[in-house]
Amino acid sequence: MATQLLCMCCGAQPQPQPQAAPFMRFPFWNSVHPKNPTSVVRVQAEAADMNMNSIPHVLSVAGSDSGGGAGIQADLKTCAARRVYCSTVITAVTAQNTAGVQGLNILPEDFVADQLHSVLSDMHVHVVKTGMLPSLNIVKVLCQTLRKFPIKALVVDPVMISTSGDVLVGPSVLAGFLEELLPMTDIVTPNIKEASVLLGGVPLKSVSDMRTAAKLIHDLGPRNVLVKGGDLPNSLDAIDVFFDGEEFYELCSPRVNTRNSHGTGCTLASCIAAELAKGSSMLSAVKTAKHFIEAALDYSRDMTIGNGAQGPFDHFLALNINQSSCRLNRFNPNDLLLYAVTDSAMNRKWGRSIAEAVKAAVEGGATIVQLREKDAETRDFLEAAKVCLEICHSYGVPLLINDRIDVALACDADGVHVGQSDMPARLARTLLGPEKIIGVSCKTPEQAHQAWIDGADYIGCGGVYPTNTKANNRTIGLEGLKEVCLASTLPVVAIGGIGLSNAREVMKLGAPNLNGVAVVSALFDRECILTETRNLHALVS
Ligand SMILES: Nc1ncnc2c1ncn2[C@@H]1O[C@H](COP(=O)(O)OP(=O)(O)O)[C@@H](O)[C@H]1O
Ligand SMILES: Cc1ncc(COP(=O)(O)O)c(N)n1
Ligand SMILES: [Mg+2]
Repeated sequence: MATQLLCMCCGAQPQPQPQAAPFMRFPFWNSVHPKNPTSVVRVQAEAADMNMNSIPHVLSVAGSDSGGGAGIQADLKTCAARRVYCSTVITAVTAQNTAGVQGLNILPEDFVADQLHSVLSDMHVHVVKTGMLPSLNIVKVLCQTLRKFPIKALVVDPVMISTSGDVLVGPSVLAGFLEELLPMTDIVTPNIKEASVLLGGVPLKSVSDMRTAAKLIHDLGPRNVLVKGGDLPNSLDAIDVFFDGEEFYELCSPRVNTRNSHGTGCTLASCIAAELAKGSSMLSAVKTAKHFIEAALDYSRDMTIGNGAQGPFDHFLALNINQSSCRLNRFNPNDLLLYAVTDSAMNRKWGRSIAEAVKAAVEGGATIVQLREKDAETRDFLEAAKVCLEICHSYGVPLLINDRIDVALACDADGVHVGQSDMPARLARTLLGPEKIIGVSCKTPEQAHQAWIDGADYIGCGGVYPTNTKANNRTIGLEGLKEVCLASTLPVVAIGGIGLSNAREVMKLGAPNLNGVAVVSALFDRECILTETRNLHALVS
């Protein structure tokens, strides 16, 4: 069995990784685990999920944390931050703060059953995520109910002991985990103490122990195991071990030096659940969740809430970075529908000025324009940009500048579009302020996630088809586009070799977050830009 090392801090992709198929075709739909021959009614969920209007929905079955850092409260915040709907079934109410757990009240299992039934009989839940399951009868009631309702996936965070060291779930529940719950679980996410309890008390002291534990826990029935190393002593990095039954992956991120790590386990599991609900593959969901934790801890490292040893952290980092609540010209994702990108060489070839080309495109129905002038003199570019801005604004169309933040600032354009090797989006946001539009070119779910963290407004994803417009540009195809769309929190515009012959095929992909197509040659390397834009507009509308 091979191990894949994934560095979460620099995003390096050390080895070609076997990309798991998108979630709806993820092996567990069909796979039969030796301990789990029938379990949850999943296949019906696939058909139900074809309804594109259904909002990704996670049901959190967990305890309440009065301090708001962990449990149900963390799950609600995580799902909201990941833009997924979250319903809740409360299993226990804790009196808890940053110093620890002062009191615990377990709800009667009948009332847990009532809550489960209320939600599952009415709403289309995609993924169930469990946290604190404080009694054997509650575990049993949960398993019985899950057998009746189709869901896509079951994420189990086997909460037992809080970070503060308080026991939240007693040993009597273990039998329910081993006999019923784990065999129907798609991913279980124990920390090192919980992994040890699940395995009868063997202590875990190293990453190598975590790997052994992941394999042994997999033998208990869950299809995937993530052993979390947040509490691994003497480790400079926060290393989690993921095992899918075949491969081990070590997910490694720098350990953030902060007291604010209360609720990391709950957040990680509900972020995995949220990404699965959106349709991510399991590995991709786990990687996104790990990134999310790292970014949130880093962002909140100096926050002070409460006087105890373990503080909560801020799940809405992106909102704050974007300051989107106070943005004046909020970006409208519908503007991405027909995105025209100019090209100086094409304009030269057809003997047109940039302004003439842009005017024809907006008259024809382009909904946003990007000036991509790689070889123009700065002063000429600036003058042309000012003229184009007037033209675009007279049609109510936003104008973005490719790469050149200085030019965008100088002409007060609506924003910029940056590539992976241009100015980082986070710096562009700092330079441009909260009101400007920022787009980032992305080829992978990881890049899309980073763009969101950095405060971008949309991503451009491609090359979808081979293109001559950009040298050495890897083609990712419709499959690659779909994978990024599924993982993206931001709206997406597809780019690369798109024109009249294939634009409909791209839009028909129906991928979530896909808002339009970006076009270069199919508009600007043509005799009549106006006609081509009109025809393409008719095709994508
Ligand atoms: N200080 C930290 N810096 C970065 N990541 C952390 C830190 N503490 C925990 N994590 C990460 O948070 C997630 C939850 O881990 P852990 O704290 O071990 O679980 P639990 O909260 O259930 O005890 C894991 O992905 C872990 O690697
Ligand atoms: C209600 C509830 N659920 C779960 C946890 C675990 O969270 P953590 O391990 O971060 O303390 C908790 N403290 N309280
Ligand atoms: Mg923790």
